[in-house]
Amino acid sequence: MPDIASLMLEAPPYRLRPLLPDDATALHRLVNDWEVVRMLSRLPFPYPRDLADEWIASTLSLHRAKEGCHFAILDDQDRLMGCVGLRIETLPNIGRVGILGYWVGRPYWGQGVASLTAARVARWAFANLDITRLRATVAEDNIASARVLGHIGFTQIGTDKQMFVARGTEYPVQVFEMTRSQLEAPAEPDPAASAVRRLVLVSAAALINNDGDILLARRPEGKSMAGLWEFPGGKVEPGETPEAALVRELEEELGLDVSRACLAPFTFASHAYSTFNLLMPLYLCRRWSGIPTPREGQTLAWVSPKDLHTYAMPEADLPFVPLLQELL
Ligand SMILES: Nc1nc2c([nH]c(=O)n2[C@@H]2O[C@H](COP(=O)(O)OP(=O)(O)OP(=O)(O)O)[C@@H](O)[C@H]2O)c(=O)[nH]1
Ligand SMILES: [Mg+2]
Repeated sequence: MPDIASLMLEAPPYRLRPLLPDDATALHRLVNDWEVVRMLSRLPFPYPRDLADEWIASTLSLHRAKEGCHFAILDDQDRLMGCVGLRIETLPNIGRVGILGYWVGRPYWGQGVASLTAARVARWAFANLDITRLRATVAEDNIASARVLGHIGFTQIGTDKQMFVARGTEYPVQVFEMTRSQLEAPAEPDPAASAVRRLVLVSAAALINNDGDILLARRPEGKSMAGLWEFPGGKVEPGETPEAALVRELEEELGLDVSRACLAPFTFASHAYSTFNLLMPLYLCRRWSGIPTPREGQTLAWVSPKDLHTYAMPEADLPFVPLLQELL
């Protein structure tokens, strides 16, 4: 999880940064409001001032333990408007899930603050935390919040009951979930688009070092499939050979100087994604000059072949894993 001091997300016109002890007064003023608290299951009403300090301290220890991250939502004058964040839970058969939560102070309702900032945190979380999906629950009478989740790409997967401390009773909730692909899919897929799915040719390389480890790059936020680990490479441009494209991409993405003669064809992936068909030759490369340097915001990792399956990869790459394990 990124260092707390440097963590700042832009969500124009708003900004998100981890909660700080100094936020307690403003937080208390906004959250100690029946209309806000009644929608938040664990909060009492009235909301004691001390609890604001305790809550902020708990978010900091959650962050330190890498079990979650809660952000203050700030307006253009750095005023606190609300909070958005998640904590990570490990669920049987599902794995690590981010439980998303948010609230916005009443003076700021009706401006789309929750949709914008929750979407921002969702994109950040998929790109930076090792989670397989996000979940959120909303009280059945919280229509505004259900609408926010729908906007972002969540779908309802069921219902449940939760204790709502302020209401003093259990209350039915709707349970929502979103996977990485739901975050990226357009809300209403265009049927015509899939009928003419174009073929995209991408060259990729398994760089292998002297220890027999393979270089993976984690796609940064802002790119499609952000947060997944891939083989360095990229799209073949018109007029380029796959080898020339790969030499160019390895220079652009990693600052490496690779000769075409050092690229050995290994295998290829042919995969139908929902919006395009991918054809991707994978080359092996054991010799290059330079030290791999992330030039496009990626995170790099040298991975032992036996550990490859522990890195979440794009679907097209999955067949590569056993083939590389057999080879190395
Ligand atoms: N480089 C690379 N791309 C992959 C892999 N697996 C896979 O599905 N892809 C997909 O291939 C497509 C092209 O990759 P890319 O985003 O690296 O293309 P690029 O370097 O030219 O980047 P750009 O188009 O952002 O400039 C993406 O949709 C990517 O998700 C992989 O292992 N390596
Ligand atoms: Mg690339």
